[in-house]
Formats: sequence, structure tokens, C-alpha cells
Amino acid sequence: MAFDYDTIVIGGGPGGLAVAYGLNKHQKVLVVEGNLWGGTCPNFGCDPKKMLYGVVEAKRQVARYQTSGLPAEPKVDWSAMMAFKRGYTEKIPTGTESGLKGAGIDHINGIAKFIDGHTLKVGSQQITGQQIVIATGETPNIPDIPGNKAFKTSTDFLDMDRLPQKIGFVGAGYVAIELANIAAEAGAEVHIFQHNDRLLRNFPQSYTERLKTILTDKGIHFHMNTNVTALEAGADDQVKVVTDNDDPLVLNAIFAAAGRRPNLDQLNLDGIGITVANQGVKVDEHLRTNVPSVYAIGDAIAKSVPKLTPVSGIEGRYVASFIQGETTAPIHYPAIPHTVFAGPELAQVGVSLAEAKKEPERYVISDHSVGAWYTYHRIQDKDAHVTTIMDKASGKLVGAIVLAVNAEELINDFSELITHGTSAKDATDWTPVYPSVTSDLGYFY
Ligand SMILES: Cc1cc2nc3c(=O)[nH]c(=O)nc-3n(C[C@H](O)[C@H](O)[C@H](O)COP(=O)(O)OP(=O)(O)OC[C@H]3O[C@@H](n4cnc5c(N)ncnc54)[C@H](O)[C@@H]3O)c2cc1C
Ligand SMILES: NC(=O)c1ccc[n+]([C@@H]2O[C@H](COP(=O)([O-])OP(=O)(O)OC[C@H]3O[C@@H](n4cnc5c(N)ncnc54)[C@H](O)[C@@H]3O)[C@@H](O)[C@H]2O)c1
Repeated sequence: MAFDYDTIVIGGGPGGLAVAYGLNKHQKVLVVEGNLWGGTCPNFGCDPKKMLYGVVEAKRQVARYQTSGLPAEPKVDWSAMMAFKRGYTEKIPTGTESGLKGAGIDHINGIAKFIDGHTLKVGSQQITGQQIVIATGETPNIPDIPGNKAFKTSTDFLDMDRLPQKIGFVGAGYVAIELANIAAEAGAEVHIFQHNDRLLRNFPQSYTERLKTILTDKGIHFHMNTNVTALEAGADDQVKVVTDNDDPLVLNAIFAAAGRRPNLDQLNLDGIGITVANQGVKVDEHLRTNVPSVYAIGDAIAKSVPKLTPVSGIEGRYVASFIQGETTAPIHYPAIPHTVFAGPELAQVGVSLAEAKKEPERYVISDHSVGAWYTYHRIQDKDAHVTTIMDKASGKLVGAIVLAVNAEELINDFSELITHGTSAKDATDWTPVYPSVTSDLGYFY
């Protein structure tokens, strides 16, 4: 049977685009996108979030220098900050599309739906492909409570014209903590409602409690062990938040930050017998679904690695290689660093603290309060803290946790050491710029 395309990719986000660019040299490829070209990360995820974060972090650095030569603390001008962000995000969809055009990759706008394992319906068109790759990402979970139409999402937050005076978040994961920090630094009264007593459950509790104290000192109110049971929308942007633990609170906006769910509802996966597990499409070690011509990657799949942009990219490039027969090996994930941009940043890579504690004969855990080290003293980051995890037998670094301003830099350095299995000798046998975050590396060995 002759197909219209060698491969059709559903979703024009970081994952889908990695597949398309990976296949493009040797295959006829089509990408179908139902919303904005570029997907979540550059339009309403990582990139706009970090632009706002950069502005509020600059303000925070000035505050830290109050007795070091910068006495006046600046104020965030929300609309100017939003204009700065929009100056970047508004160009993303057209820029992404012209990239595809320039590379000669066919692309259409529309919602794709499976007819069978080789055929999609997009609008009124039926299109066939020898392979089809699902790369449809995720969307915010909206808690199923009375009045839930009043919930806004991270997408709304990252494009708000004005900062509401009083603002709340349901959930205490990545999205809630990062956006709560931006809102608090920009001058809002911020409330976080969390149904249990943990925030950022994938990070060690000793670290999340430190971060919670820092965020509480900024004025963020944590309502732990608190279920939001109903919302009542009122006049003038007011919303009454009813909980099972406290008197109702009247806020000006409430955001659902209770996790994300895969975008699968419109694909008709049931209709063609594709198995969906908890949290996404079920795939094997080659990212194949149970229908042989259909692959799935990125945030849309069920997996134990974190759902992050670089991971979608790794999976997209892998599927392109696998489809072209360049590899037959199962997908291999390197150590994946992850960072919560929370002002300061909380970052982690490799073997976790919990795993290391379970095997004391195998790992050495070292705790470093680095706030007084030159690097952190210079920027007055008194709370900076680092834990390193070494493999006893080889003396190599296998894991790290960092709570610090710009923790992303140190965690990137640690990730490189872990990924390349660098020994203590090799790690110290080179000359980084001094003074810098990287020039501290030797002190951790
Ligand atoms: C607020 C926020 C902040 C984040 N910050 C970070 C960060 O700092 N670092 C990081 O690494 N990750 C971050 N992430 C996660 C990151 O954005 C995702 O991991 C990444 O975008 C996943 O890429 P993807 O290609 O798998 O999916 P997506 O980027 O979601 O792309 C999927 C695309 O598929 C399209 N689509 C869905 N269904 C269909 C259909 N039926 N037909 C056609 N098209 C369809 C969607 O419109 C979308 O454009 C953040 C996410 C959010 C929400
Ligand atoms: N810096 C980054 O890398 C970054 C930033 C933002 C988002 N992300 C990605 O997006 C994903 C989604 O982020 P998220 O914060 O929405 O999810 P999350 O899974 O990190 O956190 C969800 C939070 O909601 C709580 N929760 C779950 N169900 C609830 C309910 N019914 N009522 C109240 N609370 C509930 C959970 O206990 C948790 O605290 C992340 O896991 C990550 O993969 C990454």
C-alpha cells in the first residue's frame, strides 16, 4: 500500500519537532498541530516562565545587596514585564512554522484523530502514514469540585494583563511553587492549598522544608493538609475559596496546579485499540505502542523519567533513529537534572537521597552548607545548601541536590560529571574560570 507520508507526527512541540527534524533528511514527513506551533515549552511553559523569573530574580538580588551598595529595592511593573515576555512568545508560532517550511517539512494545523493505525482524520482530510508518532503533550488537571469553572491555569498566569491582588494555587508541585514565587515577588498576596503535608514530592523533604521557610518568609501562605472543596465566583473578579480546613478565603484569582494529564481524549485511541496506562500512552522500550505502526513520545506517554522538555527531545531523536534503522537498542536516558525555579532554585540529579540512604554500604552522602563559601557570600545567598552522593567503590559522583540562587549551573556541572562518569582526579584536573560556580567543583570531592 502506498502511504501519503513515511511518518506523520501528531504535535508540534519539542518532542514532535525533534522527530520531524530527525527524519526529514531521508523521509517524507508531516507534522499536525492543533494549537500553537512550538508546543507548551516556548509558548506557555518553560521559556515564558523563566523570562518572568529572570525579572523577579533580578529584584531579589538587589534586595540581597541592600546593605552592600544597592539600598533601594525596585518594584516589578507587571505589564512591562508581560510585554517583555510577549515580545518573545508572540514570535514563537510563526518562527517555528517558518523553520519547518525552510526545512521542507510538510505541516498542517488541525486536531488529529485516528481512523486506523495508518490513517488520521484532520478536519475533513484523511491522511495516511507508514508510521504515526503521538507527541501530543499534556494539559492542566482541573480538580472536579463545584464551581471549578472559576479555575485559571498556568497558561492564563503566563499571559495575564494585570497581577491580581490576592491569588491562590491548588497543588504544591512545580507549577504552583514557581508561579507562586513570581506572583509573590511581583507584589501579590499568595496562598498555596495542598491536600497533604508535602510540597515538591520528588525532592527530599529536608530540602523542601528549607524552601518552604524561604517562601513563607517572602509572605507566601501555605495551607497544608487542606482540600479546596468548592469555588464560588463573585463580582469584580472575586472568587470565594471553600476548604475543608479553614474559613473560606476571598481571592481575585485561583489557579489549578494539581498536575497535568496527557492530551489523548481527541485521538480515538480506544477506537483503534491503543493501550493507555496511568499517566499516558503505554509504550515499550522502543517507544512503540501496542499497535505496531504507532509510536508515542514526550509528555503524552506513561514513564518514570520526569516529563520535561529535554526528555521529549531525547525521545523524539531516539524514535527518528529507530524508525530509520540507525539503532535497534532500547532507549537509554542519561541522568536527567531537574530544577524548580523557586527563587532560590531547588535542583536534583542522579541517585536520590532516599535511594542513597537505603544503601549506606554503597554510597557516601556529604552535606554542605555553602552559604558562607565565597561564591554564595558574594551574592549574599546565605541559605545555599548542597548534598553530594558518591559511589564508595569508584569514588565517582552519582547524585546531587542543590538549593541555591542559580542552582541550575552547579547541577549542570554535576550532571556532566555523572553522565561522563568522571573520576575525582579528572574532575579536578582542569582549569575553569575563577571565581565561578564551576571553580568550586573540586571542593565537593
Ligand atoms: C508552566 C510550565 C512550566 C514548565 N517549565 C519547564 C522547565 O522549566 N523545564 C522543562 O524542561 N520543562 C518544563 N515544563 C514542561 C515542558 O513544557 C514539557 O515537558 C514539554 O513541552 C513537553 O514537550 P512535548 O512535545 O512532549 O509536548 P508539548 O510541548 O505539550 O506539545 C504537544 C503539542 O501537541 C499538540 N496536540 C495535542 N493534541 C493534538 C491533536 N489531537 N492533534 C494535533 N496536535 C495536538 C498540542 O497543541 C501541543 O502543541 C513546563 C511546563 C509548564 C506547563
Ligand atoms: N521547572 C520545571 O522543570 C517544570 C516547571 C513546571 C512544570 N514542569 C512539568 O510539569 C509537570 C506538572 O507540574 P505540576 O506542578 O502541575 O504537577 P506536579 O505533579 O509537580 O504537582 C501537582 C501537585 O498537585 C497536588 N495535587 C494532585 N491532585 C490534587 C488535587 N486533586 N487537589 C489538590 N492538589 C492536588 C500534588 O500533591 C502536587 O503537589 C511537572 O511534573 C513537570 O514535569 C516542570
